[in-house]
Amino acid sequence: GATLDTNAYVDILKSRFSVIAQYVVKCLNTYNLCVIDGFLGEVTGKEILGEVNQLHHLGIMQKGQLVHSHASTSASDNIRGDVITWVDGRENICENIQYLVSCMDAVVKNCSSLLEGYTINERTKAMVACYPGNSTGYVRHVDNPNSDGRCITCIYYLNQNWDVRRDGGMLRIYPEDTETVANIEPKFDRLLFFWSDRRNPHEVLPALRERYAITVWYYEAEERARALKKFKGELSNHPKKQAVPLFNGSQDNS
Ligand SMILES: Cn1c(O)c(C(=O)NCC(=O)O)c(=O)c2ccccc21
Ligand SMILES: [Mn+2]
Repeated sequence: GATLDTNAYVDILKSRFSVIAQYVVKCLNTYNLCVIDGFLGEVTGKEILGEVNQLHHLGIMQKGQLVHSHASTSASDNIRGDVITWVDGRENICENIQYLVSCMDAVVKNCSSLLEGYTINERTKAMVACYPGNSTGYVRHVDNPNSDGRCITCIYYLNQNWDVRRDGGMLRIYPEDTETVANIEPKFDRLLFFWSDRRNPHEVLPALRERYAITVWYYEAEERARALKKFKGELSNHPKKQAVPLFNGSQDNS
């Protein structure tokens, strides 16, 4: 068939991201969350998984957080949970992670123009997380309980053939205004959006197999500005709290 020239290809991508954004905004406004399956396709998803595996096995991930060990306090008994590392995508082994983040940015940029009263032009770096599969999870929490500026949580899952009955690791969201619970399987090439504030308390159930995800938090400009004034310098130093501008559309994201 006819080979697409790059511009035509970029135009198709752009229109796809704007169609996805319309769906994301409708879901966020109705359910406080949105799931997009098959976001990048098998080939790109596998490339990203390869880079994340490399980060993990090159030991670039920080030590897993300590989860409460049982009665004994001896170091050997402490169980380590999720291991994380922060990437801004410009590291040399992260070009596919960078591509993923630029696609997330493209969708969120479109969402921002559709969300009345929200201006989203900054985000955190990407947090790459791995649960080791030793039945540790993540306690119930709200990502942004005190208006630190983060308004949308965006998570991309990388787990092929994940079966929650065997592997656990379900993300359980307790939407504030409904008693129905949302059970999200951390499926390969799945993209999840949800409001970062108190509307979405959530937990990761114990994972029995290595469970990878890449998370980006998007800042709302006004809330972020207020938070920076209120919390003074405290917010700006921690990598999670540093804000970076979204990739701009014209930048070569090939
Ligand atoms: C490793 N990990 C997390 O997995 C989630 C989280 O909510 N994950 C949801 C999920 O993976 O489905 C977090 O919110 C989180 C916050 C700070 C540091 C690490 C963190
Ligand atoms: Mn969370």
